[in-house]
Amino acid sequence: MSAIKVEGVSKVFAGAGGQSMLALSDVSLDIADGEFVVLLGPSGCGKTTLLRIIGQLESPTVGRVRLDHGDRPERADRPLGFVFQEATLMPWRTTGANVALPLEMAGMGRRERTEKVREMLTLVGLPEAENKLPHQLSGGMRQRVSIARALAHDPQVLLMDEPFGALDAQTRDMMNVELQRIWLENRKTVVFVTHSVSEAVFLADRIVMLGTKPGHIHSITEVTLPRPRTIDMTESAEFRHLTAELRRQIGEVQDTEARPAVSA
Ligand SMILES: Nc1ncnc2c1ncn2[C@@H]1O[C@H](COP(=O)(O)OP(=O)(O)OP(=O)(O)O)[C@@H](O)[C@H]1O
Repeated sequence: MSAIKVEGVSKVFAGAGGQSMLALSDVSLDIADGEFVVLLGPSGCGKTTLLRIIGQLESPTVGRVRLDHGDRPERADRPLGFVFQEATLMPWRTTGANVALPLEMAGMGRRERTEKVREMLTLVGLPEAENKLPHQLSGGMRQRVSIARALAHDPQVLLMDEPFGALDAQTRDMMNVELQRIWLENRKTVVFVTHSVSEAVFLADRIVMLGTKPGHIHSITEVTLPRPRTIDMTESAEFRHLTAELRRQIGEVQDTEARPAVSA
């Protein structure tokens, strides 16, 4: 069953001086329920724009996105969870109170909320952090809290825009392992934007490579490495082969001549 259907999406932005700019051209993509899809590609190819359109933070100029709730119509009320590069936690609220915020806004009662917050903090490996303030946590811990907050209301789809882009390499590796574990435990549909080829191969079921000028789908690569994947596996021949091929493709799309703009 597909959870997300992107159908013929194009996006035109109004640029400086009244000129319009075609950021995405005719993008169609089916994402299966429970699938982990990574959007990869050079800077400016439209990864964030596509993610924001899937997340209904931006509307397409042409085309549409459909979220399919399948046999769980209750999901229509809470379809999406977001994690961005910055954790965007409220500095004056404790970790627990940050995770509880969307639940409070949804009108969940105090006892149920407390239980849910503990469950989520345990899921992300931070059961001890409930009463800490964000500034008392490391960058990686803050991102775990923002993942807990995004998952607290049990969204159907988790949208992640370079969530580990601001972390050091070692913490990032650890967070990739953690995210995989969390995903294997609750099997949300995930759409994840990154610049990092190795992060993409480590996490993805499928990697959607976007090309530039204008943004379009260049290729889709299935990653069949067994799960759970480990950091050791990044040294394997298959992992290296895949990352080399994807890096070659990024070079290819960067070199592509500008195609004529399509009128939308
Ligand atoms: N709100 C906006 N108004 C005008 N142009 C925009 C807007 N948002 C994005 N763009 C342009 O659309 C194109 C795609 O941007 P987008 O941020 O989606 O790319 P990206 O692949 O995520 O880039 P990066 O990897 O550098 O974050 C870029 O040329 C960008 O300048």
